[in-house]
Amino acid sequence: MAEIMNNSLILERLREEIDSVVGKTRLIQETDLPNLLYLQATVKEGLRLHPTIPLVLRTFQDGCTIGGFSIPKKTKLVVNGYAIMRDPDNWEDPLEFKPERFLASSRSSQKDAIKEEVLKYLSFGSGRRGCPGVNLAYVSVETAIGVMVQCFDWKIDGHKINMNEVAGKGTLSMAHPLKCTLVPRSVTPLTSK
Ligand code: HEM
Repeated sequence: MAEIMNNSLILERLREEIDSVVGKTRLIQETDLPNLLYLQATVKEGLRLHPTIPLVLRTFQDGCTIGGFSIPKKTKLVVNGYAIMRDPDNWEDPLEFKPERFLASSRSSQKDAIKEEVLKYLSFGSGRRGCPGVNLAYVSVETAIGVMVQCFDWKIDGHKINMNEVAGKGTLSMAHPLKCTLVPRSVTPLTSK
């Protein structure tokens, strides 16, 4: 939400999409999500730039050699997903919040999309121990963000929200928790039908 509030053009584009897909008389529902591609891309971009779990851990069950290095059995490996998802070799303008990078139109092929999921998009980890809750997570976060964008304007103190982060025990959060005032966009509450 903080990235959306910092980027008024993104907020505007999200509202245009929601208004055209959902209309102005009812709330977003889970069944709308497949048609809200820009909302999906925005949530994905938020989790790229600010992954809740920035490091993914693995333990080698057997010893092996990788790139000439001998790795003993039971070695712990820490994969820095945060750094990989901000690496300029992997992403164009890596520090910019650009949801459109995840729209199919900006990818050269479906093959790129698959490669992206497996190798450089690590918000939900990867491989057989990757997050099994990924689909539920997307549905929940997209619905929550979509409804907040649909129903409220957001007032903040100052011009921009400070996006500095702080590491907790395995998770990442805002160093300065988001403070904002919600202003309902419509006097008529939207229904869920
Ligand atoms: C935005 C929400 C979420 C984020 C960012 C997230 C992220 C992650 C990450 C990065 C991992 C480590 C994956 C790896 O080591 O490769 C993980 C593991 C896991 N997540 Fe999630 N997760 C989310 C929501 C959920 C939900 C909704 C559930 C269940 C309903 C869930 C259940 C799990 C479980 C059980 C594991 C351990 C998997 C294993 O070790 O085999 N997560 N998650």
